[in-house]
Amino acid sequence: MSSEGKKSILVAVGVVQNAAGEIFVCRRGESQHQAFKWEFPGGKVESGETVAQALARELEEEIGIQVSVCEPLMRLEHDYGDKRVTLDIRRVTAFTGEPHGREGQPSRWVPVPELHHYDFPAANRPILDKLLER
Ligand SMILES: Nc1nc2c([nH]c(=O)n2[C@H]2C[C@H](O)[C@@H](COP(=O)(O)OP(=O)(O)OP(=O)(O)O)O2)c(=O)[nH]1
Ligand SMILES: [Mg+2]
Repeated sequence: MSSEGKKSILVAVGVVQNAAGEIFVCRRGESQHQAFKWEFPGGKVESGETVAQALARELEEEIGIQVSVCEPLMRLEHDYGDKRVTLDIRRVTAFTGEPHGREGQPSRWVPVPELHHYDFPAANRPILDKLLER
């Protein structure tokens, strides 16, 4: 069934980078949309929240870090057919805490040139292109 006319879900996504330039990625669980794909941590923006607030909350919940500095990287829309998402992607350049899969999800630091070895959701293609061009 087409999701045409359906409202897009706004998602705050964090590209968390360490001093070595590696990026922290997690694997989605079996019961989640886009199951088993690798992702940048983040989640839905709740009503009354700004994207920055949602990002801070999601990164605390999912990977146990506190965001100190983030900057917009890009915003994109994608239609999965069953679901339409708007991803607001922020680069997180300063944070406290050590990222880990706080919900038991597999997670790891990956050097940027190796990101393309990971199976990300289709919506992520432009994000990878952008990261790889730097
Ligand atoms: N976090 C994240 N979500 C992504 C990425 N790429 C992508 O298409 N998505 C999609 C998958 C989901 O449909 C949606 C994110 O929702 P989510 O499932 O993470 O939301 P949430 O953390 O609030 O979790 P939940 O409680 O609903 O499981 O955005 C990505 O790189 N990171
Ligand atoms: Mg999430």
